Amino acid sequence: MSTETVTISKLGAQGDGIANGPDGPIYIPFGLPGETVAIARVKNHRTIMSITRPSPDRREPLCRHFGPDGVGGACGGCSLQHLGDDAYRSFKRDLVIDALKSKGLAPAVGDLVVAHPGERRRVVFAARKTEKELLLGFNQAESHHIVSISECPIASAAITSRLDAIKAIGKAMATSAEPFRITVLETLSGLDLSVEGIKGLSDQKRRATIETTLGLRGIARVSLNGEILVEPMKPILDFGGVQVSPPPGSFTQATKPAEDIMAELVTSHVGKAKRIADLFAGSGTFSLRLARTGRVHAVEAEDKALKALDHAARNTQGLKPVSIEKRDLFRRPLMASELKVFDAVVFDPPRAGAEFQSQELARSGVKKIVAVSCNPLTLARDLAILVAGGYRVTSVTPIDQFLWSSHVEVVASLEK
Ligand SMILES: C[S@@+](CC[C@H](N)C(=O)[O-])C[C@H]1O[C@@H](n2cnc3c(N)ncnc32)[C@H](O)[C@@H]1O
Repeated sequence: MSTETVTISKLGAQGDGIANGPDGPIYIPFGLPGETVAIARVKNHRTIMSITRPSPDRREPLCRHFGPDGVGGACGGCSLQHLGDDAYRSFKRDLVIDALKSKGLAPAVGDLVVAHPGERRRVVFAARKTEKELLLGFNQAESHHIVSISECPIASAAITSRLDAIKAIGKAMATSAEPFRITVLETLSGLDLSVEGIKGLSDQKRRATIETTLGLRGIARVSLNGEILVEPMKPILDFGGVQVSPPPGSFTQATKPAEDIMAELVTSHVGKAKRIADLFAGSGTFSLRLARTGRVHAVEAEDKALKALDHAARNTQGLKPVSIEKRDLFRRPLMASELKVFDAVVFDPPRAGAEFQSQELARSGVKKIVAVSCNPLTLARDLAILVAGGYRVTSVTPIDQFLWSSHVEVVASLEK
């Protein structure tokens, strides 16, 4: 182990402090710009030993598990709890501005729509069985070590108040000391637990899981690798007044407030469009809201998500017709000739973005586009393609959905 004293010059895109070293940038987790810190170096990892000059933007973290000296280790769930609100908001907004600038774009970027503690309704926990108990929490950054948590200020009360129940189910299922994942989604009918990473459940373990779940309150469903093991209540989500039962482990926006704001931005830009394509539609977060005013064609690769969307559309009064199409939009984007029938297109791809789809949209005559993204870098690339094709970016709104992480959502509206 070696030690040195450095001054941090800026925050990196992952939320680490960065100091300029003789051999290039030094990344210092939990360090803030302007701070002078003594750091210890073990292999490639730096740990702050003491802060000689703290930043005025530094504040006390809310959670006992946060930071290099967090209880149980440095929980990797959050990276920015130590940063004051104003600096935190600028950091997230700047991630979007800088990504756009890197592609030669400089549209006006709105203020960050802020997130609050207790809003997260979907949390992916790391879990592992030990001789005594089930560890349930988050991996330490860049490590397999699980920091077992007793509190989590970002997660909803429905989740944090049932940590013991989630542990009991994980313990009933665990077959070995191998780590696995439990995605917990708060739904209107209870928690939906999707477990991944456990291979092959014996009949005895299956029975134990079912019995344990049925003996607990507030658990709607438990599934393993997409297969439903027990479902005391059908999990239900509300997409703007339309009730949907999502398939196990399917994509859901991580907070309800962020989902509502994204949906509001999407529907208001689409306006009175009569024919709308919703690409990367999931279980219908946007499609089912858009169908209140226009005919919607929902395109998505996941069969089960599309079926949930279709079922909800067919069983809700007052919606315009919704058609569905299972399609891999990375390999087979909707071609410019297919896009002719639409007045508006919404696309909300995974982190990789929608490069080929953007190329086809750029060649199309679609009047209004809304791009929703969880990755400013791929969004900037896709917007640059659209702008080169004659589109004008009319608004860009950064939205915080992953509080105290370095992730930011963006909704961008375009017109031709
Ligand atoms: C960020 S999610 C958005 C889902 C939905 N718009 C929502 O807000 O709930 C991205 C969606 O793209 C889907 N997807 C991933 N790869 C795809 C592909 N190659 N073609 C079509 N859909 C894909 C995923 O299944 C997921 O539902």
